[in-house]
Amino acid sequence: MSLDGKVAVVTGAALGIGKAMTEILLQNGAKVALLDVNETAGKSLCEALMKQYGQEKTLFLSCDIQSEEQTKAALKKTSEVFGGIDILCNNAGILNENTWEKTVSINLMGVIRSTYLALEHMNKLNGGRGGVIVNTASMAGLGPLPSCPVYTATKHGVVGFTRAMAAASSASGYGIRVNAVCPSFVQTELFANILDKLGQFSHLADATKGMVEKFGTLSVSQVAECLLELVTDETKNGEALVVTPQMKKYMTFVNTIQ
Ligand SMILES: NC(=O)C1=CN([C@@H]2O[C@H](COP(=O)(O)OP(=O)(O)OC[C@H]3O[C@@H](n4cnc5c(N)ncnc54)[C@H](O)[C@@H]3O)[C@@H](O)[C@H]2O)C=CC1
Ligand SMILES: CCCCCC(=O)CC\C=C/C=C/C=C/[C@@H](O)[C@@H](O)CCCC(=O)O
Repeated sequence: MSLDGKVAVVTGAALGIGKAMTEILLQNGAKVALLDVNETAGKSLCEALMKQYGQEKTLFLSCDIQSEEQTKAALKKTSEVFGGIDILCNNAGILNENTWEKTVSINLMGVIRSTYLALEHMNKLNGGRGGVIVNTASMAGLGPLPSCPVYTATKHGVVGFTRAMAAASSASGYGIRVNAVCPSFVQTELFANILDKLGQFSHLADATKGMVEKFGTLSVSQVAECLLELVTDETKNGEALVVTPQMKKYMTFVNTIQ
């Protein structure tokens, strides 16, 4: 799939992985709506990207994906300004075992909310153009991170939601592919601050550091390259693409109930 003329929405676009996703989408010809709760960082990035790619290519919308109203309004504005939505990157997320309800609210409920609201614009059965949704899960969506059980649960939920939505879309004729990218550790603000976010599991910080040493850390650009692959390869639907500094592979899921 060529990105020329396509319209993408990136949640959590202001920093980290979302910023890199935004940049690679713009580099490949897409228009991008940047959604983020951090207005200062979002507006600053959008202004810089407008200078680099043109005013007509980017739009920043202040949006907390925990809010149905804000998310609905941001997607509506994106469609009004750019003429539709072809790509949704559900990237916004936090890690904080101290505020685990908020972690669930953003990481899982926010992904579900953004997906369902975007379907109203993307679904071919609703007059949409179809397209692709990529959810930023994590390797913690495929196996446990003992120091952050709730974060792990949210990412497992994102992987399961991705696979089920992909199957539902295919069976229903929505014309929308749904995939997940599952990075190991990535050099971002979220990663830099994890030691303060482990709550009752802070005593497991050293074990987590050991896993960081084992898996290594990715750059945000490496994750953005995976996004581009999942967006442009139209054969990919229901996939979980795992990426570490050492390898990149599509997960094989075994249906144990057989
Ligand atoms: N950094 C890492 O090691 C890894 C991160 N991930 C996932 O990647 C995604 C992005 O994380 P990073 O770039 O590392 O974090 P980050 O903290 O650098 O950036 C996250 C962005 O999301 C925004 N955001 C947070 N809550 C929001 C909300 N309710 N509504 C809208 N925007 C919101 C923040 O303002 C920020 O701009 C997250 O889903 C995270 O779980 C996955 C694997 C590894
Ligand atoms: C605690 C920091 C989280 C930062 C945000 C992330 O999502 C990073 C996730 C990175 C790696 C997750 C690895 C999970 C590994 C488990 O699935 C399991 O394979 C580990 C087995 C034990 C080991 O290999 O050390």
